[in-house]
Amino acid sequence: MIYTITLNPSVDYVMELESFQEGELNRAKQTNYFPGGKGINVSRVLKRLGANTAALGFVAGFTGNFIQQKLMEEQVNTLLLEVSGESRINVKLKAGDETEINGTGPIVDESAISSLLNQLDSLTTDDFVVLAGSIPSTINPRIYEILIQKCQTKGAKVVLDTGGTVLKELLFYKPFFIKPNHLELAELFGVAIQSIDEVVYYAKKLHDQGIENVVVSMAGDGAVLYTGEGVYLAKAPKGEVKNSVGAGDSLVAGFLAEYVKSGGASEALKFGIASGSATAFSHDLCRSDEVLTTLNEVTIEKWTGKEE
Ligand SMILES: Nc1ncnc2c1ncn2[C@@H]1O[C@H](COP(=O)(O)OP(=O)(O)O)[C@@H](O)[C@H]1O
Ligand SMILES: O=P(O)(O)OC[C@H]1O[C@](O)(COP(=O)(O)O)[C@@H](O)[C@@H]1O
Repeated sequence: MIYTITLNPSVDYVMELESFQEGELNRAKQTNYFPGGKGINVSRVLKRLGANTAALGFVAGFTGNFIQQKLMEEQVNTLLLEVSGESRINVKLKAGDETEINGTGPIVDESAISSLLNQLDSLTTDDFVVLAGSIPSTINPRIYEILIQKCQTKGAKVVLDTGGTVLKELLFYKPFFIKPNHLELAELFGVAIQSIDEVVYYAKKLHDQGIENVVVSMAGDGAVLYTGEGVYLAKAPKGEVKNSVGAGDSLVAGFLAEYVKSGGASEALKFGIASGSATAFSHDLCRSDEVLTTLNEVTIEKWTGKEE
């Protein structure tokens, strides 16, 4: 089973506008609401790809009800815990550029945290746990550390998709799979990254620390995988980007869906890229038919130090 934990799920409110003028009245030409938050997105895509998944985390109020209802409609297993307040609304403005305003989120108390930890009692060595997204300010900032320790005590594999200082501190636990984007990778090492060679150089540093699968995503440029199997560059297909929100989460889901089937990291990367790009090319997250079509257009090569 692939469990996902989203500490701060959201309603993603996507507004499309012809143009956006700051300080003026703007009118949207199209609006959409989606259940969001990184782990929720991973579970939604995993379900669409036919993988066994359950979404854990905290939801609250009318927005929390919306999230639960949408996941139920999509038959995504949920073990979401209800807390008081309201789940956040994350506004995604699409007017040429994409501008995001992510909300705050409800108060999560100690008893809710204990309930979440209790839910992890049944983990086994066959399980994966995806920890993804930001930590709400009301939760102990060391929560990911506590959750990772619990997962690893049970022998479950930890997948981490977060950035900033949180990621830096958690490398010590050697998660099984991490997926920083190239900007997060640069921030991690306090450098500017300008070439694939540099991406590979810093991904190797992470792999050398004991992280089995390091995937560095590079939006329209695809991703690099540094793993025991080798180093791979996957190029993303070209297409019309409709909504790149959740593209990174889709990459994580596609990678895991394929990895649990075949155990091959390079095949998993290819599937991950197809999923990420299929999401970028659609309004909502990718569907499995879109992923299969996109898969034919993903090219993957072993990295030898220069593009062939
Ligand atoms: N403009 C794009 N064109 C094609 N594929 C894209 C585009 N943006 C994102 N993707 C796909 O989604 C994956 C993750 O995107 P990225 O933006 O790097 O992640 P994150 O959302 O975590 O920052 C990429 O590796 C690629 O497969
Ligand atoms: O937890 P955070 O960092 O605030 O991010 C939450 C947001 O990230 C998303 O999960 C999208 O993430 P990606 O575009 O990185 O895949 C949205 O659904 C959600 O609004």
